[in-house]
Amino acid sequence: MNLQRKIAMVTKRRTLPDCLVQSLDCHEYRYEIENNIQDAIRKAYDVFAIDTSVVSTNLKKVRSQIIATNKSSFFTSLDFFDEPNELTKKRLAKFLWQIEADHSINHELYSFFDETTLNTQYGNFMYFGFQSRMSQREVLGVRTLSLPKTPLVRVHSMCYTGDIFHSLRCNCREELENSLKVINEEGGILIYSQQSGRGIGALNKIKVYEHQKKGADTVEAQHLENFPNDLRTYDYLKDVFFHFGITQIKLITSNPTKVVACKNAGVAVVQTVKLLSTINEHNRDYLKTKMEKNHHNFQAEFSMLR
Ligand SMILES: Nc1nc2c(ncn2[C@@H]2O[C@H](COP(=O)(O)OP(=O)(O)OP(=O)(O)O)[C@@H](O)[C@H]2O)c(=O)[nH]1
Repeated sequence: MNLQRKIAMVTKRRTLPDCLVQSLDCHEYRYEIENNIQDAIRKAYDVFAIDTSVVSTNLKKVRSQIIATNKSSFFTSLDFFDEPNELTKKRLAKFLWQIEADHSINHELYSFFDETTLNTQYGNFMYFGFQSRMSQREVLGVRTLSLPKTPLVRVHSMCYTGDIFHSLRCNCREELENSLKVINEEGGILIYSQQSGRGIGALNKIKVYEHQKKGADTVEAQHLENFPNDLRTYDYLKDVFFHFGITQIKLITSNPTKVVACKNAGVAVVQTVKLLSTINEHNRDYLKTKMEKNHHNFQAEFSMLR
């Protein structure tokens, strides 16, 4: 019986959280090959980050088929869950708790899925995708065929209205197009995260746009819908940078949060590249609020208006 079914039986839960299923898949995989634990660790290395100190200390102790329970759920014996009794339930609770904790030190949150060539009007790129190991989230992007040592990087958040419907209310499409142009010229990568509407989703953006129509600014409109100002996360960056061997970047952005996010993802931001946005009557207030309330850099654009 597979481990997922065992756990479902013991806990009487039909469905398990996504992150747990992912984790259990890893455990299952390990179980099959645990005869040779060194080998198992080596093969699972892309699944779990195992601190080298753990490898050198714990592994030497663990040789048999029954793996000693240790700090990490990675070392939990699956035989623990054989009997659906009270003790098993307690062990299971601890095990699940440990799995959750171990996920926080997971080396890889997003796995590289694949890439292929994509010829676009801005140049010939490689089109790639990553999949979250914990959720259904996907991260797509394009990169130049070769990447320089310090590539230009654009971390772009999806915008249905701007990117797809050419809306004039935001600068999203202009930034997307200009980024693709410069990335093609200099070499780099555009990471496209599907966190539309600063993370509130495309549908909720309809609601906040309605509030803005009635006079609320972008931030106030978020609050009127009970959303914080910016719900985006950047947890995918680390794995994307790591996969492509990127350690230092020139970041195309006006958004200071993205600089922090990239630094926290382990790369050096050696330069931020500011691409000028065109101010028009529809996006003026939006860009002004971004500058005044969210500290985005649109000084150049607004000083040119004066
Ligand atoms: N909630 C909300 N989201 C908006 C609004 N206008 C644009 N957006 C979203 O804001 C996001 C803009 O993301 P990015 O293009 O990555 O830009 P940024 O975070 O402003 O930073 P830059 O890197 O400087 O472009 C997209 O997800 C848009 O859908 C708005 O009025 N309300």
